Amino acid sequence: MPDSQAASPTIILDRVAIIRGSRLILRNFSLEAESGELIWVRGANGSGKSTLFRALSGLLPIASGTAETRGAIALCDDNLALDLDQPLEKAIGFWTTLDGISPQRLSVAMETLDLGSLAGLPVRLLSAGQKKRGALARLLASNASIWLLDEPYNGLDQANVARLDAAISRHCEAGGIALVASHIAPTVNVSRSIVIDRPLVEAAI
Ligand SMILES: Nc1ncnc2c1ncn2[C@@H]1O[C@H](COP(=O)(O)OP(=O)(O)OP(=O)(O)O)[C@@H](O)[C@H]1O
Repeated sequence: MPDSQAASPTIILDRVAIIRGSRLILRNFSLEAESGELIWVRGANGSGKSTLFRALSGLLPIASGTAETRGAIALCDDNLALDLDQPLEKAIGFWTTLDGISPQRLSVAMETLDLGSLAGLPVRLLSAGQKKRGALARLLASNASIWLLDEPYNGLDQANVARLDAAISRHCEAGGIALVASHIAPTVNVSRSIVIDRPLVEAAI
């Protein structure tokens, strides 16, 4: 986690509202997270977990309230964002090179998720769980001190759930923040959980 602000990453959301299209998805949502915290983000289908993560990543605007974050943010969600025709390591390397991350750091991230033997295989030939591990390796290799993991366990076998959990724990022990949105209880020890409720009124704006 060589993020220059890694010493004290922070998330402070104060009465935030997020609108998608013409729909109010989150309203009056507040959250504070500090260095070392691993937070399980819960909520029914459609409650707004992915929306929250996309807004924190800067992919969606905050309509009202205030959002303050310190530290680089990495998001891993359903969007694979890897070139299907490239060998896995090169496909992830496209992003890590852009971020100035060393090939060695990428190799370590891949080994962490047992991807070494798949490094030369085109992404399109990988299984669903292998692709997911590729996407997670990209996050592990990043400089980010704040990890946003949207359903990270989808498609992972037990051994890889354990590898991912160990990586998340190490990240938080080193002072990072991890938010894990999952319908199943994470097997890793979480600091606390938060529940996202649907807004009382989901009216057209
Ligand atoms: N582009 C969009 N325009 C309007 N509404 C949208 C758009 N994208 C998503 N939504 C709505 O936003 C709401 C929240 O979706 P989101 O994906 O954040 O939920 P979630 O909590 O992650 O759900 P799940 O548990 O099913 O993954 C849903 O009601 C969805 O229909």
